[in-house]
Amino acid sequence: MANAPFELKGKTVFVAGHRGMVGSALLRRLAREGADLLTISRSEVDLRNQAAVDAWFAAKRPQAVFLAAAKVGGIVANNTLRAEFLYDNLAISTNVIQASHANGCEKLMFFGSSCIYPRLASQPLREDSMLTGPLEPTNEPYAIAKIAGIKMAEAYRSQYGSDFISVMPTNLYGPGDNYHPEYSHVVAGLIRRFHEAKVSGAGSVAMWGTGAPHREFLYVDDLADASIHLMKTYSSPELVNIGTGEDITIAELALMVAAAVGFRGEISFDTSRPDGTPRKLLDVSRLARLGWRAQTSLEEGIQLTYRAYLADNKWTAPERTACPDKWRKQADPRIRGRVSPRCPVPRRNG
Ligand SMILES: NC(=O)C1=CN([C@@H]2O[C@H](COP(=O)(O)OP(=O)(O)OC[C@H]3O[C@@H](n4cnc5c(N)ncnc54)[C@H](OP(=O)(O)O)[C@@H]3O)[C@@H](O)[C@H]2O)C=CC1
Ligand SMILES: C[C@H]1O[C@H](OP(=O)(O)OP(=O)(O)OC[C@H]2O[C@@H](n3cnc4c(=O)[nH]c(N)nc43)[C@H](O)[C@@H]2O)[C@@H](O)[C@@H](O)C1=O
Repeated sequence: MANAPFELKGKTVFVAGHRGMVGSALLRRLAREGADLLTISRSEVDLRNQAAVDAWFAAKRPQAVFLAAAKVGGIVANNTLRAEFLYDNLAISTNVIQASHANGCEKLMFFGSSCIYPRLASQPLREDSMLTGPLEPTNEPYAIAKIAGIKMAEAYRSQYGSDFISVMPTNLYGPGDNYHPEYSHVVAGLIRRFHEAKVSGAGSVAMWGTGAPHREFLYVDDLADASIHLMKTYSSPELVNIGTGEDITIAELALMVAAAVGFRGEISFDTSRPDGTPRKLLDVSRLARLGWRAQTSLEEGIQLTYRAYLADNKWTAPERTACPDKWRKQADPRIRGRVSPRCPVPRRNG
């Protein structure tokens, strides 16, 4: 596995998806690197639009690209918006990887996900277990699109010698997460429900599934740090898992989140909701050999995330939580990109 130092200092670096949880953490971390940072909003360039992406790349010619733009969500979003998860993610990866190649990009990092590994692959999940068995059905469209992105990066490397690398983050959480009531990931979903129950005085909160699945969680600023480390030091077609190497059950996670939020009521389980894959723990030995390990404990990360949630007016404004569910879904800026004109409850900000 070759190591090739790649200097970010003085380079034009494009962070695709800079308004997202990962993209904004990358921007925070890249601020220390002395790079010339490039970003674009979706309203300027929709990354699914090949002509728009080609024109933007031809004009800006970034020297390095972090491809962190994607259609992302938790288990219910993945299982419901199956067409969007497949189409958007295939289109974004195809357009950005091809335009990077065509416009002389020196290095690109593609963000995959731990869900690309087979549902019942042996644990911890090694990088070479990709494509050795059936995928978890609830996220198959997303995983197929991510595998296509990985294979594109690999093919451009082998055919054209492009220095395109792929990393597989485990389940992430942290500032800038999506707190949508249905479409968020578990940490954000539980923070929101426990917080709203604490504020309203509700006696119990229902979690989804049985609470038995195991998951590994990485704080997003650690992910950003690992990504910059690998961008600067790693150059090889093999995937690199990024995680902590430790997992817990969802029931244990719920107790930790409830404690951080200060919710003291009952926790119940809504088993009509899916559990998803039974266990998803990454083998992080390759990452460790490459000289990186996670720094933020789960307890600390959850506290930092809850603090960021409280500070983020977008999710905690009273008008927002008063908005009935059926409108709230439509009004969600992360799903629709704008406030539905039909929502009867005004919001303070967008
Ligand atoms: N969150 C997690 O637990 C995990 C995430 N990952 C991967 O990390 C990467 C980042 O995820 P995360 O930050 O959590 O996701 P977010 O949903 O927080 O951010 C995604 C970003 O992509 C942008 N985007 C989506 N579609 C388009 C489009 N058509 N055109 C332009 N921009 C678009 C969004 O723009 P806008 O702000 O306008 O919506 C947003 O900035 C993804 O590749 C994801 O697959 C991997 C493993 C776990
Ligand atoms: C990052 C990853 O994210 C998704 O996979 P997932 O690991 O299943 O992620 P999740 O965070 O949604 O759920 C984790 C577990 O938690 C349980 N759970 C309990 N209560 C809530 C809850 O309130 N919300 C959510 N979302 N889950 C809950 C839930 O039933 C499940 O057992 C994929 O889309 C996949 O594509 C992907 O890449």
